[in-house]
Amino acid sequence: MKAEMSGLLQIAKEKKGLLTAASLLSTVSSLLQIAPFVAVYKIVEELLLHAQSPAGIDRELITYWGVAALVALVAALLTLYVGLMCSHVAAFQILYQLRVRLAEHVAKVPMGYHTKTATGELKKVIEVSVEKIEKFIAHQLPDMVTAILIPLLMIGYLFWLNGLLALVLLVPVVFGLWVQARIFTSELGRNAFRDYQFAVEEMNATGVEYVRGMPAVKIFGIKADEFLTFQRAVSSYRDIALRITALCKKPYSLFYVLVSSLFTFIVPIGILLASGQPGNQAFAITFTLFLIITPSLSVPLLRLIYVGGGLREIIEGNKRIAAVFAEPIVAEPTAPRVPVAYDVAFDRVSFAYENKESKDYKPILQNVDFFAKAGEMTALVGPSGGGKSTIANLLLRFWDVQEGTISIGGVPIQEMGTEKLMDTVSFVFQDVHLFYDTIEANIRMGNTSASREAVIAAAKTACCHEFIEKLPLGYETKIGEGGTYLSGGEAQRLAIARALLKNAPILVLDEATAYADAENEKKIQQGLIELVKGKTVIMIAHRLSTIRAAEQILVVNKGEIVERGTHDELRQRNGLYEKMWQAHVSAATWKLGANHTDAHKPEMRGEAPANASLLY
Ligand SMILES: Nc1ncnc2c1ncn2[C@@H]1O[C@H](COP(=O)(O)OP(=O)(O)OP(=O)(O)O)[C@@H](O)[C@H]1O
Repeated sequence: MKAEMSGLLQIAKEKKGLLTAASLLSTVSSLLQIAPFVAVYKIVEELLLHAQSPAGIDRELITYWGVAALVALVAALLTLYVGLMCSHVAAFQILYQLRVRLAEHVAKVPMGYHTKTATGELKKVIEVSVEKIEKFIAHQLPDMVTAILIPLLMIGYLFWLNGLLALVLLVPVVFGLWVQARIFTSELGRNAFRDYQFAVEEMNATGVEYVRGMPAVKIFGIKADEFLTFQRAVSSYRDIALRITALCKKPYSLFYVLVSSLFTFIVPIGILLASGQPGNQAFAITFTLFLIITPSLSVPLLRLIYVGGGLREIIEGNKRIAAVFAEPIVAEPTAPRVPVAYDVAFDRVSFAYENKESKDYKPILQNVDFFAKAGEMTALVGPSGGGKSTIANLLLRFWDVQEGTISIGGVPIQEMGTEKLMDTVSFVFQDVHLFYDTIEANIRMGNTSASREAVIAAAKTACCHEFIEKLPLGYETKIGEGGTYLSGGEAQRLAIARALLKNAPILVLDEATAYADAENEKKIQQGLIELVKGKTVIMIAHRLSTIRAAEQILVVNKGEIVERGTHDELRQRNGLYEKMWQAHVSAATWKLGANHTDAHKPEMRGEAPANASLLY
């Protein structure tokens, strides 16, 4: 528990000043909330002391205590208000910093962390657990201070007035709290509350998935109750909610009954004590005050349980946040080296993906060895699943290799520092991710300090300026807002504009034109011609026609480079590449009902189709 709390306190330390102010103000407010009871006591005392001769009542004293009670009440509300303001400001600032730091941290952990499961967990941490911290700091922390302090102060004051009567109140309160605390601290209770939190988060996450997957739901006619994951999450939430209810109902009912009926303990005992001393006026006054204060004790005590539940949730959430921060980041060199040349060398690289759950390793690459000369194009081709994308991803240190070295200009990438590496290498993926932001911001991601003119120039070269200008707000149009979405080809061109703006000396292309239609492909190719000029290009090609002119073609099969050379050299070898080329050519010329034995077609004479290579 102590260790769990320390992470939470660590977060709270960030805004020590504001949180101290919030707690102090809550304390002052609690003290001021007791003041009206003292005032009532003083007034009742004065009235009872002069019950036989009302003329002797000190009206000024009564007015004084009346005004004092009013002032205390107003001051209590004011301090509570200012305290809540402080706690809210602190909470939102902590929330902001926490999210930024979480985002910064996860950007630094190796890509191996970002499996589907981890991404889902991370989403839950950022969306749910962090949000709970806000609720805790803004509301529950001040509530907790008042819920603890007010009963303590009240009971302390009652003890000062009459120890015996106060003890009569204290016994059921302590017993009720003990019964409740046992639930929160027992192994059974802890597990149940942890499972409850998981169930709530799971239900939220699968609910969002369900809504997001609405196209598939509609196409395949899946109904809500058939959407198994969501249904399972809802049932599991129901089960755990019922389990918690069963676990808590008896202790909570007992606590509730005890705390709400303190009156029933104090009245008989008070009457019993009063009947033994009929002339004791002082006792009568004290007893009256007990009768006034006792019902007011129940409210903060009942709130304490609600705060206790919140605390349990925040501890659980904090554990998850701590687990994300505990994830090791990519190791950075102490003295980063800067390459002066931009050739890329893979030196006997072997690599296996780690399965995070089973901790097993799945070998993918064996002894991959190649040298990509600066300013030239090296193409990676080969059957699906051979390891081409893995090779490209390793160049960005998305994963670290288990054996061998990857270097740029003779400098191993581990010695370069991530920032420099990212500045040196640009990527254009097949699946472009566009952010929910303006077109301009999406292009500018390539170089955040680029001028507007530079953004437009890059967009023009990548053949996107024309379609951007047609959008309702041009470069200011937000993607995804007001029904503005881009086609796959347009998104590709935007990604090329990004890469153009970044202007990194090494470029990795995961064949950008794979899904484009003829019109789009032509435009994308035009953008690419500008993009690759003078760069070290590593291109993953699915359509061989696009890399015919590459200076070096590497054929990757089952994690190994099985052939290497130029297009002509590889064709002459008559190996895997030649087979792939033949398959490519017949696929490119295949038409429904066509006579595929047509010997007059250029492809059949071993030439590429007319539109094959637009790049070179
Ligand atoms: N993150 C990952 N974790 C575990 N295994 C992976 C991961 N990414 C890829 N693999 C596996 O590594 C192997 C090589 O995949 P890779 O994507 O590098 O091949 P590829 O040659 O680029 O395939 P394609 O041409 O279909 O894109 C595949 O068996 C794939 O399942």
